[in-house]
Amino acid sequence: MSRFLIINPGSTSTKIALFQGENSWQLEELASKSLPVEDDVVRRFSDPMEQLQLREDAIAGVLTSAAIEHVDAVAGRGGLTRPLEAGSYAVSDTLIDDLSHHRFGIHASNLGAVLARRFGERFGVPSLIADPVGVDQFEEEARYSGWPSIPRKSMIHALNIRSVAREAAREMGGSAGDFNFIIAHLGGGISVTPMRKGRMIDVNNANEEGPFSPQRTGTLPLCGVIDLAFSGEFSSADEMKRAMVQRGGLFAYLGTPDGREVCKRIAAGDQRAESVYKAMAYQISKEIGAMATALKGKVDAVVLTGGLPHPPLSDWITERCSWIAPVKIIEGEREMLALAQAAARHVCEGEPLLTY
Ligand SMILES: Nc1ncnc2c1ncn2[C@@H]1O[C@H](COP(=O)(O)OP(=O)(O)O)[C@@H](O)[C@H]1O
Ligand SMILES: CCCC(=O)OP(=O)(O)O
Repeated sequence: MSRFLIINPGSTSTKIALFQGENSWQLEELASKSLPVEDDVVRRFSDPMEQLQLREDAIAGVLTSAAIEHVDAVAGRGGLTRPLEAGSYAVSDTLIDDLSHHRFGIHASNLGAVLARRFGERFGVPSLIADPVGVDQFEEEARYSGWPSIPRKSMIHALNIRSVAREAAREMGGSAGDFNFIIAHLGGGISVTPMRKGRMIDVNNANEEGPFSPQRTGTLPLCGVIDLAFSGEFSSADEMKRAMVQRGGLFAYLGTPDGREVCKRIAAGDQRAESVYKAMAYQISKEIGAMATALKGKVDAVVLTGGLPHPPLSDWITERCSWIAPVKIIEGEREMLALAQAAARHVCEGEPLLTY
């Protein structure tokens, strides 16, 4: 029986879990914990890499108090890597270097590989990432933006989306390679991808384009962005970029990025909250409609996943999109299990790790 430590750093917490099993399809979750990163820590250390020691100590504390002295591999959520094929990658020096310097963008998930290596070394076992945010399966046409020096980039919730695709396909009696899906991961960030026979051939870049999300602006009217950039409101490009991904969307309109809180306000009759939430559903639906054209209308199912697809949001999206294909809801995210499966495929089934 092998054991796997899984580490998934998000912007406000580090999720950890311990899985056990003899193969990748029968894994038991022995324990899991979400270790919050306090608001004042996020404010003091706005670069997630500055939070590394605090997060490492918090994980070490849990492992010590639970007397966990041995694991067979450590898997971390892969962050904003260079464009890569999907798969499991050994944590290498080059990977650590790219992520620690946020070379392909800043996000807390960049800590995943760094923490996986640190705990892999403590236990003397391999460390890996799987299906990182930088997975790029774009068709050539999807790379054009309209300005040659600004190609479109794939930044996507690949780990959860690929796992959900396998689950949707299983429910439909096949494997992901048998179907065309549009999968919308609706969480703090939003990725809407047309998945053709298992490949994510386009996506709104979850940090820069598409619908607004709980924290992100999504696509903005271009001239307004140029005016804002030169308005003096922001002292650097990095500061403005951080605002667009951390303080946009629901947060900017309603002062909270929490979908549950918005639902409560709507239930209490808050008209403003309802209008903003409906607008988010409208933008998500338009993105799903656009991605249907990437699949030339041949869509077997639209799948909604992540923390947000609950009524009324999921009903509003279903009402607008069910003409495209049946809308399936696979709520929540499977990132921890998907990482444990990747670790088990390597340790128990001998799947080699790719080189970054
Ligand atoms: N039952 C719920 N109803 C509405 N929104 C929810 C519900 N549960 C979680 N959410 C919202 O989902 C979002 C987070 O989704 P999740 O996929 O967990 O995020 P992340 O992408 O940050 O991992 C938050 O806005 C959260 O408030
Ligand atoms: C940058 C894409 C990854 C992402 O948005 O992750 P979260 O939704 O977990 O912030």
